[in-house]
Amino acid sequence: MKIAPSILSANFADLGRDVKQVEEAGADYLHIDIMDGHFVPNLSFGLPIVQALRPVTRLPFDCHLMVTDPSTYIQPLSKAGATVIGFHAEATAHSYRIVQQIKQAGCQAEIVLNPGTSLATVEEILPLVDAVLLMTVNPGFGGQKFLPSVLKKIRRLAEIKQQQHYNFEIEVDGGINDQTISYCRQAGATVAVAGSFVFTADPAKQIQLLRQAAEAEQL
Ligand SMILES: O=C(CO)[C@@H](O)[C@H](O)COP(=O)(O)O
Ligand SMILES: [Fe+2]
Repeated sequence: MKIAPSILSANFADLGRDVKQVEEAGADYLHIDIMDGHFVPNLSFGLPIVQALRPVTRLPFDCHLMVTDPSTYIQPLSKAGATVIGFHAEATAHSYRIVQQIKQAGCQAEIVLNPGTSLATVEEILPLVDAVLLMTVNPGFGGQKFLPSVLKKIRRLAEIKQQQHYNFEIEVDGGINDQTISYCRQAGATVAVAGSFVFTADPAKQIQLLRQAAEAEQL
């Protein structure tokens, strides 16, 4: 299972150091939560932070857009060095077009679903996307409690992926710790985002705990 530390819970006064730490600890992606204060009731950071972090690390950037108008962020994010661009299905009536725009910009396309949004909303674009991110908390804040009801949706998505021979990653985001990661892996998730679990203690040790928990179930 791939691990994507979310810098929302990092020390903003020492962001470069925290990013280097998770890279050295073997993280697979850097998860960057971009919020506009409208789509979610919180404001995080935007392009200048993505640009500033690009020279600091070789980690691929998984940019999670929690904004009301994701299409305007695609070109600038691609230029700033984003690898994956994730947008919420709930934010647009034009998810197909946005996936095309992300791919034309040379990035990987990720569709994100809130806990209350059905998989049926994205069925038609599943063949086109590189990742589906299932929120396991309500978006907007770090440090919330994992919602176990989303496990059923992860299982269902993993079934569809297998039946249709799709290739996308199944990513989970919110309340991931060394217990919930194994529930998610067993349900079929392939990428886990973790913010507060990684950054509120020694990041290297926390990433190791996540890996151990995810791999233990595979034996
Ligand atoms: O997208 C979000 C929150 O909206 C996340 O990526 C959080 O940053 C996850 O934080 P934890 O729940 O792991 O503390
Ligand atoms: Fe996120």
